Amino acid sequence: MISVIGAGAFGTALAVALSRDGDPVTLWARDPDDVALMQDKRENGKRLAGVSLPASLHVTAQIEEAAQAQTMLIAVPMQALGDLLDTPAPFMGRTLVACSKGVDLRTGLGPADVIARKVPDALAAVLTGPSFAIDIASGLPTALTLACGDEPAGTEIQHDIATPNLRLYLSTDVAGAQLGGALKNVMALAAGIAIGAGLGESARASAITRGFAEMKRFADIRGARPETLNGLSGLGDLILTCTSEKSRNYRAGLALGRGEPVPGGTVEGVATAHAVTRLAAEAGIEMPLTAMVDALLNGETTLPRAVEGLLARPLIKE
Ligand SMILES: NC(=O)c1ccc[n+]([C@@H]2O[C@H](COP(=O)([O-])OP(=O)(O)OC[C@H]3O[C@@H](n4cnc5c(N)ncnc54)[C@H](O)[C@@H]3O)[C@@H](O)[C@H]2O)c1
Ligand SMILES: O=P(O)(O)OC[C@H](O)CO
Repeated sequence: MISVIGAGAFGTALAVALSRDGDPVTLWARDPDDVALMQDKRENGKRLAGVSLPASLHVTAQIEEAAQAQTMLIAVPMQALGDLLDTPAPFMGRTLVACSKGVDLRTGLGPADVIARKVPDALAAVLTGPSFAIDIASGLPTALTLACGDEPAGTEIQHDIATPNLRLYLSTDVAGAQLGGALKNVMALAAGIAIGAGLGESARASAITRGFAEMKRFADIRGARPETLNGLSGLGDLILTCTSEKSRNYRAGLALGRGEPVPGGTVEGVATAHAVTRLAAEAGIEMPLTAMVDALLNGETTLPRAVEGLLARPLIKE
């Protein structure tokens, strides 16, 4: 049996997809009132309106019920993951599949690393790649990366989670998979800024491409394999998130570029830009786009100054 921890848009979408054919799935939400509403309406009206919850999907606020499952997909926002796992008992000895995308501000770790640190006896894996919650919940064809350092165990998880419309590619590069998902959110902010500020689609294409170079540079120093960044978890998600207004990170970038307030909610690239700017500086590598996004978000620069600074950088080889 599988359980999903966190009933946001993505957790709900995964739970719906995995239970659609009648398989029993438990979805855990922390708020009992939200759970009561979901049970009553058979819909998560707050986060994924218009999608019916299949009959075999059980929603609960009791973590012990979710802990009945050997495999738990954890889909809470990145900055909430560490706190969630501070009560490790329900998660011990389980297979924990991290679905969050980001870098933890406090520790600089990715989601699988946070799991490994907080619940050392669990088997950690990562599910990531190009996927909007509504697409997965609607049963549209989606291809994602399932990364697990233990290949035989990863193969088992891959087959457990895949559905006819949710195709999973296996990787053993956990570091690369979790970084691709985290860093593409920062680049989606940059791409949104380019369009929001009226800099044009050519500028956005440059931001995506040079952003990808930054992603690979950072991933390299964190021990990731380059081919992982070229796959679904890196390039695939970068393309989706930098080009679609369905993305919250891209929409936040659009607002920033237009000089409007950045919308609230789960915009993972904001904290990740901050964490990665610090980590890159410590490691002595240049990540100019990431640093620009962070500085703009913190009000440390203005858009004209940021663009001027990027264009005035020394001319280098590609
Ligand atoms: N929405 C998508 O399309 C999508 C796709 C792929 C990956 N993700 C990733 O999934 C993660 C969650 O995103 P989302 O879209 O589901 O967010 P969301 O904003 O829709 O919902 C977040 C949910 O997390 C819950 N939550 C917050 N803190 C919590 C805590 N400490 N304990 C338990 N629950 C907590 C909130 O109550 C809320 O239900 C993010 O890292 C995101 O990048 C999202
Ligand atoms: O809405 P976003 O920007 O968090 O993006 C959602 C997914 O990560 C896209 O793969």
